[in-house]
Amino acid sequence: MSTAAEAMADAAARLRAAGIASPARDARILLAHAARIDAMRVTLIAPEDLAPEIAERFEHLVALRAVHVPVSHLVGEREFYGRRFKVSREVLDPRPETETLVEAALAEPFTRVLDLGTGSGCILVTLLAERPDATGIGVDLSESACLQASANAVLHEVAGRTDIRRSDWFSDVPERFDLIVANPPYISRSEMRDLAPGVRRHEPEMALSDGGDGLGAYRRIVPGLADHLVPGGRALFEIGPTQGKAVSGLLAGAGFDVRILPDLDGRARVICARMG
Ligand SMILES: C[S@@+](CC[C@H](N)C(=O)[O-])C[C@H]1O[C@@H](n2cnc3c(N)ncnc32)[C@H](O)[C@@H]1O
Repeated sequence: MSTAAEAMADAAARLRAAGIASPARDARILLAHAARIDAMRVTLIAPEDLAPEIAERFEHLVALRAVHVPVSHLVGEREFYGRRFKVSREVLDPRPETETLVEAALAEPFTRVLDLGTGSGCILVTLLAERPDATGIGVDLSESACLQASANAVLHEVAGRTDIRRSDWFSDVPERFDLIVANPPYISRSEMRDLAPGVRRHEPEMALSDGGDGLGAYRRIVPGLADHLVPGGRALFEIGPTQGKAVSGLLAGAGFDVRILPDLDGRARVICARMG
């Protein structure tokens, strides 16, 4: 038997030894989940020994985390732009770098938005929650992702303004938009080998990589933009840190004015293209 503080310290040490990057934070979130309380309230667990059923649940969660199962899959949710999104192993975990794309999109004028490769729906749902006058369509090739995005639209009360469809990029989207956003799979086949084990083993490959040089999705999406934007409409893409030149080239070649927007660390992670 041990107290909450002892159990957390022990778990953090085991997670550190297993190569987990944020062991103390993860131990805290998992203990909160095992105790069915909010992570901010973990310190409120009474200082006496943990109840056996909480200790058992915690032990199980820590064992899974130690083999690099993502925390979000263990607790079933992940925070993105101040909201909690339901996630599963069928969709990409929303990433902090994608908040840069959301921030850039919110600086643009739009009332009708298309999110290509919507995954958990984190981008589309956030944009609609932040812009109560907007409506949007989210598409994904994965049926499971479509279900997850729909559930998150309901959770954040934007379902009435959201249309989620299964589509191969633009294949089932005849409409035009004033904003198109996409965080497509942009990791190349060779970069996949260097990914952290938790990402490589537990996140859907279709959400991460095109199986080629990482630019395949942009090559397919860019030629469809002009037919899906209104005059003056914008497209915003998340890109890999080394892809700025290549993706700008594709967009400029299709007749767009292009700006590269740096993230908080000054790295090029978002491209904004404007139709003339
Ligand atoms: C990098 S994930 C982005 C998910 C989510 N938008 C986010 O930012 O967290 C890319 C998404 O594109 C979807 N996808 C891959 N190929 C696709 C295709 N041909 N057509 C539509 N969606 C596709 C994947 O299923 C995945 O959900």
